[in-house]
Amino acid sequence: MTSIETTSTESTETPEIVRVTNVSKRFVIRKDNSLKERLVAFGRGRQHREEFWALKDVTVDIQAGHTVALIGHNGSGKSTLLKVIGGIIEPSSGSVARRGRIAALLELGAGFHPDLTGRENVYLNASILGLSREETESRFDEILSFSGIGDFIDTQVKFYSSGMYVRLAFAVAVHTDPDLLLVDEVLAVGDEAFQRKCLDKIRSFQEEGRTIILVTHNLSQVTELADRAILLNRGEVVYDGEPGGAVTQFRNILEGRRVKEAEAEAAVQVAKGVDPVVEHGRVVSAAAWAEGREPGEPVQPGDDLRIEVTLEHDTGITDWMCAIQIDNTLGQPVYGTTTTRVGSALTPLKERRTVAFVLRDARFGAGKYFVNASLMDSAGRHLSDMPQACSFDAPYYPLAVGMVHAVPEVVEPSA
Ligand SMILES: Nc1ncnc2c1ncn2[C@@H]1O[C@H](COP(=O)(O)OP(=O)(O)OP(=O)(O)O)[C@@H](O)[C@H]1O
Repeated sequence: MTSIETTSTESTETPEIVRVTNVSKRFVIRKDNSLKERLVAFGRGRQHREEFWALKDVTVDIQAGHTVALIGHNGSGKSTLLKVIGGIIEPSSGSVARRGRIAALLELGAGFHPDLTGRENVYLNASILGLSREETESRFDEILSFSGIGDFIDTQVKFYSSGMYVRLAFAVAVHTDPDLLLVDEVLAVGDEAFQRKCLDKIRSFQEEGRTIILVTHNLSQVTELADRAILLNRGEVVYDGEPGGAVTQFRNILEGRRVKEAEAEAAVQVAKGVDPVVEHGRVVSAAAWAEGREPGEPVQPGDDLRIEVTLEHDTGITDWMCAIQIDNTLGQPVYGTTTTRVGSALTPLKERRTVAFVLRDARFGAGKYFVNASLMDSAGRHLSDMPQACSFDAPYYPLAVGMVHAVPEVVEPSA
């Protein structure tokens, strides 16, 4: 059983709107075997079914007025938990209690009938969410204008693009006066302008004291929007509390998985008889840490970041350089340099040795960063690259977001 880290973010007086107690959810998966296996099994009543626990003993209480993000890698159980909270699926064991009016935006198109027009679906959907015909009528213009789908409102929704679907579904959901809004990743299919509009609406919901639970893979959204984050890993809650901490822990889990996957890929290459090292030279390893701190400790703004790259060359090379590039979690390069740029005079590389870069006064924005290391010849040809050779974390900073750390202030404009 994985240990659960819990940090309390809410005042004890706020009433609970959702109480999930010891919930587990089992799915039965039918395994598609080969035709031969299926024929052999046929008639003997043997079924190729496997049990799968999408949620394992999940206990979560959510207080009214909070915005909670559910995060975790693909298949960790986020959508299942959201559906259990919304009452769309029943847990296999445990209980769920909820209060107030719920509006849920779960799967794309759920709640819409494909053969009905947008207009008809608005009335149908709103009535499912608890609005009378008169209430829907009085809000219809607002719903239509929020959705921005214009004349398409009288087209059957089966002809809608996925973005149009989400626009209308979100517009209906937020105009039904919900106490609890459940939002799955669907918002990501809307264009940027609509996503901004949705985020603004979510913010006004927050100001009105409504409760929001959202599933997202956008980790900057987690720290920007939510006041609590729940991290799921293989159906279990492994962190429940402050969003910055949840994101850091999640990135560590992702990094662990990446390393395992890279090792498995390398093993396949070796089994195939492919020698991954084509050249005589190679990057052996790299490490990054803040000087004066322990390796693995977050790199604080203003620290001197030390990056050591170990390289080797079997036959010896006279003109060579070592390059480092730092990427964010989206793979965007944020920093790069080489020993040549720095003007470092290097003696020939023969056998193994370590090059140490120190980035003085480093100021990275909150998040995880990966260091790619390369061994290059004097012509700039890459002899060996080690992508994501090591990583480091910059700590959560409540006053700002982004890849750069700077202390913000709001001052009086100069006259
Ligand atoms: N109806 C179902 N029948 C069988 N298995 C299911 C069903 N719904 C979900 N699962 C399985 O349960 C696990 C958790 O799925 P879930 O959709 O909750 O994950 P998730 O964290 O939301 O993933 P993603 O980030 O990919 O959306 C997955 O392995 C999925 O295959």
